Amino acid sequence: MSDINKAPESVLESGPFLFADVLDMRSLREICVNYEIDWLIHFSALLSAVGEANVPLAMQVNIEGLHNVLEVSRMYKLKLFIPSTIGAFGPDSPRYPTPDLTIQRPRTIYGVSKVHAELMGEYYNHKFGLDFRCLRYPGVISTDQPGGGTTDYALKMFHDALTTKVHHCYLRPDTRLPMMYIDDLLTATVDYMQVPDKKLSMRTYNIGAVDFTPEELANELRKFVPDLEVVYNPDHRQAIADSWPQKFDYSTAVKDWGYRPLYNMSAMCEVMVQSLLPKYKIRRNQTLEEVKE
Ligand SMILES: NC(=O)C1=CN([C@@H]2O[C@H](COP(=O)(O)OP(=O)(O)OC[C@H]3O[C@@H](n4cnc5c(N)ncnc54)[C@H](O)[C@@H]3O)[C@@H](O)[C@H]2O)C=CC1
Ligand SMILES: CC(=O)[C@H](N)C(=O)O
Repeated sequence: MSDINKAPESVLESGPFLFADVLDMRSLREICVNYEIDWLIHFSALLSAVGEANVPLAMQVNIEGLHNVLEVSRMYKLKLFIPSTIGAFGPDSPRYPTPDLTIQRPRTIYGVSKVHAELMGEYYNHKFGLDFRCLRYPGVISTDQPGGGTTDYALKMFHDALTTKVHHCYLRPDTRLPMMYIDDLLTATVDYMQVPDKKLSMRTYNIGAVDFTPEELANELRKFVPDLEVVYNPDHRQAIADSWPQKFDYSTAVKDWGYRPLYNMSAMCEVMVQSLLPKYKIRRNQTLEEVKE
């Protein structure tokens, strides 16, 4: 694994960790040679909200970085995975549900750069035979710190529910977005990378699991924290969310390579609360039963 930032202890314990800047082509080449890399999972990106706040940097990391990654993958014959996103669609796309192949005219630099990544990867596949694979992820639900996206509110609501019991939401209560739990996403990504080429009718697939609004998430969380309060104060991120899919059609992934998410809304909330609780229980000396009270 690599990044330009220091890794948490858990990552350092799980295997080798290197500094790598996707803007530095020479160092990417060096790593591919020295570490005999054969798969490249390219996660580096500026997400939708931070991308809008710094468009030049988003263009560098998301577009120039992508070009470097494509080139090293071609040079060293790597298998390349790049995630795309619900943000690769825009207000002209059908939103309920959004199919794999449809109009894509996103209005954020993040979305534009992801459509560019989808198309460039597919071009390298046709032109050079690069084994490029891409999944369009919905908003990811995990206990990790959010990276500056429009779907971040959902992660914060979990933390707020277990601490202050008040969540200030920057989206309207009825803003529906597709989401999925991190374990489903990681399983799908590893499974997809191992599917034989001949089974793939496309290189870029939608995947998903659930879709919900802030109000629906709050109601689900009230099963654990009945007095959770949500204060709605929509900001600039509302316009981004309003241009994105509300529900993903991922039937082609199911048909082609057997994609099957396991976490529905209640399973996702249960596992998130159980995972976060130890962190806050220590601080507040509470049990889950006490939090539920
Ligand atoms: N989190 C989500 O809800 C979704 C994420 N994705 C995609 O998944 C990928 C990972 O997303 P997250 O982990 O949530 O984002 P994040 O913002 O947490 O992580 C992005 C990472 O890129 C690194 N980075 C920034 N500039 C870099 C550079 N010049 N060289 C190397 N690394 C650099 C950052 O240090 C950061 O660790 C992204 O490509 C994103 O588009 C897609 C859909 C949903
Ligand atoms: C859905 C995404 O790609 C990301 N979480 C964002 O909100 O920007």
